[in-house]
Parts: sequence; C-alpha cells; structure tokens
Amino acid sequence: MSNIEIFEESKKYMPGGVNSPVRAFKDVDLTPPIIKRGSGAYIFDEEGNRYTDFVGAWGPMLLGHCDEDVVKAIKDTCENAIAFGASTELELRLAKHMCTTLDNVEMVRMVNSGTEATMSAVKLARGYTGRDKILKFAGCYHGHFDGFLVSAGSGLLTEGIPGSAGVPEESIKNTIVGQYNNIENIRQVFNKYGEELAAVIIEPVAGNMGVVKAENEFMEELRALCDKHGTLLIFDEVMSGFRVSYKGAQSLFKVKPDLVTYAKIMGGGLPCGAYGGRRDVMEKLSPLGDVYQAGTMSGNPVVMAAGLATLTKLYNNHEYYQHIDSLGLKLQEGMKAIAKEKGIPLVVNRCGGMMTVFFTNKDKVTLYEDVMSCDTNLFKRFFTHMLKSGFNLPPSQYEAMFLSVKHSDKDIEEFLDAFRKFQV
Ligand SMILES: Cc1ncc(COP(=O)(O)O)c(C=O)c1O
Ligand SMILES: N[C@H](C=O)CCC(=O)O
Repeated sequence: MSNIEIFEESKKYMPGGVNSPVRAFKDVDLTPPIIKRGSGAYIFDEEGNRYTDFVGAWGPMLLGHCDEDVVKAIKDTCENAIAFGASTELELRLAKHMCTTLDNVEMVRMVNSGTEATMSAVKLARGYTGRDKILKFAGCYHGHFDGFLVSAGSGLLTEGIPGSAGVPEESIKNTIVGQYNNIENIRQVFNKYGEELAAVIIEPVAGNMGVVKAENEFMEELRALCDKHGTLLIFDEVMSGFRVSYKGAQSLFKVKPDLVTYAKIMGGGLPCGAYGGRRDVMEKLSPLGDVYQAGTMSGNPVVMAAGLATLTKLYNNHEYYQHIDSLGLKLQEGMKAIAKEKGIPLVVNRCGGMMTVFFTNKDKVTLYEDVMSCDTNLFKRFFTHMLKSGFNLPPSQYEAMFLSVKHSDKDIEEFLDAFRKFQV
C-alpha cells in the first residue's frame, strides 16, 4: 500500500489516523509518510523513500536508529525476560547507573512515559510539602496530564488548542502559569502564591515551544524563590536529559533541582520514564512513604536493558556529544548564513543536539511572545520543501529538531544545499 492509502485506512481505525496528534501533519497540511524502518541517521517509508531524520522519534534516537548495541541488548534480554511485574537485577543496574552518573539523583523510580514521570513527580512534591498548587511556564509541555494542559507547548501550540476539552476546572485550578525567562513575573507569582506552591516544574532547556534555553539569572532567581518559600524545584529533563549533555540541562546551570524527570533517551527508544532526586523526598514514595504511585510495566526488563545499553554507551563515549555539537554548530551557522544571503528572516536556537529554526523578524527568541511572533506559513513552506528534498523534520514551528551520533558532515552539507534551494 502507498503512504496515502495506509494513512487513509488508518483514519478508519485510529482517531486522525495516529496515536499522537503531532504525527498527523495537520499544521503543515500534508499527509505524513508512513515509516517502515530506520537505520542510523535515516528512515525509510513504505514507498521506499529515504529521509535524513532530524526527529529521532522526538529525541530518543540519540545513538541513531537501531543502534547495534541497543538492538543486541533488547534481543538478548527478551529471549528470557519480557515482563515479570517483579524485581529484577536489570532495574537495579539502570537505577544505580543513573544515580551514580548523574548529579542530583540520589534515588529513582521507573515509570513508562514522560507524562507519567512528570505527573508522579508533581504528586510526590504535593505529598512532601502538603501543598496543592504548582507553577508551570507558558510554552512548556510536560505531557498530557490534566494539570499540565494549561498554556502548554508542543501539539497544543501547533493546533492552537488553548488547553484541552475533558479537563475539569477542578483539575487546573491549582496550576499557576508563569512567563519563561521573565524574572519579574515569577517574583509576582511567588509574592502572591509562594506559601501555597508545592512545586515549580520547568523545562530548563525548553523544546516544546521550539528550543528556548532558560537564562542563568532566571534559573538562579527561581531556585532562590523556591528555597525562600519551601517550594520544590522540578527539572523536566524528559527531552534535555542525556541530550544537551550526558548530565542534561542541569549541568548548564549553577542551580540544583530537588526532583528531575526523564524519559525518551533513557529508554533507548522503548516506552519508559523515570523520576528521581533528593533521597528525603523520594522516600515519601510508597511503600516507604504515603505517596502512592505504581505500575504493572514499570521497570520492564526489556526497557531496562535498552536503557542501560544506551546510557552506558553514551557515558563511555563523551566524544559523541562533541560530534553532535560540532554538527549542530555547522547546521546552525550554515542556515544563518544562507538565510542572510536570501533575505529570509530567521533565528536559529540550539542547545547541543536540539535546535529550532524560528521564522521571525526578531533578533532573538528568548520569550514565549518571541516564539508566538513566528511566521508559521513560511515555516510550512520550508517544511514542505525540506520533506520533498528528503529531510524528515518536526512538522511544527514549535518543536525541536534532533541530531544523532550517526549524522555526518555530509548529511549536514546536503541539508544546507537543500535549504539553499528553498524558494521563499
Ligand atoms: C519536556 C517533556 N516532558 C514531558 C513529555 C511527555 O513525555 P511522553 O510523551 O513520553 O509522555 C514530553 C514529550 O512528550 C516532553 O518533551
Ligand atoms: N513535543 C512532543 C514531545 O516531545 C512531541 C511528541 C508527541 O507528542 O507525540
């Protein structure tokens, strides 16, 4: 069947033909290619077309598609262990690896997705502090948990959905929305709600309004305000963890989070998530403490094996991050130079191997308002041109592109050649 035939048939059985809204290419008015296989930096659709992939499953594929060590770990494990719903040595090995190689993670609890990780971290913070309110930032996305679907990024920006239907007022009345990188705004929020805030949750390098890095001063002030008011600081590193550096976005700032959430890369491409942090906070979790959180599939052996293979390989090969950073720089500078020649208004934000090309007349994109100034029609034309030229990019102005260890100089040069041919 062709891509279109499969997609049309899929619409009969899955809402919108997809299992996650952003995959439907609604924002770019195109039919998505139906992906059959992936290898290294490339993916191939059902019609045999090859795309150089800059989505990487929305981040997890840092080692490239079907990395041989990850595949071997999955195969070896599932010969004998698929699921037990019981303790395994594999989950200990991954937990120990994370606690010993990361900063600020003294204990960890495995879950099955990024949404589960953030949702559970917030519940734990509420249980620990005995408070109900949380502060999140406009444009940041922390998954589809009701309490986060207020001024959220990702597909909710893409589709212009202000929140989501099906979310009772009750579920969001304790969610306060702040302005990313706006210190004055968070001071005002803390003045008003400081004593009621259980937690602040933030993407320290946001990827879900496109890539926007938090400013150091902003993060330092945020930490100080949390300390003053007894509020826990949660870094959502579902996307940035093991991506912007092995130790994630935490290593870019002088501030420590109390809790951190992970997913994506840490499961090597299989469904996973984890949250961890201060021991005294984590010990509030059941069965030690009174905050209940559970999961039939949590710590699944195949996922643990894929995660362990991925994180071990990344930890032992720090040069991977240099490779990705140097390719990212080449791509960023190359795009800026071509845009200047062609008179295309754009800002390229990048943090290591995550990057967004914002089509805007602004000089820089550091605030949510800057992000919202983008020309989404121009983005759509750019996206369509790049897809036709064989490059798989996120189909939204408000998402991040991802580089992998398997991308080469040649891939970047080909990308830049294709961009040069873009007719504005
Ligand atoms: C920063 C961040 N937090 C949380 C999530 C939710 O993760 P998941 O899609 O695995 O539920 C995502 C991605 O979707 C994310 O990028
Ligand atoms: N921005 C989202 C996660 O990072 C995109 C993935 C999804 O929602 O399917």
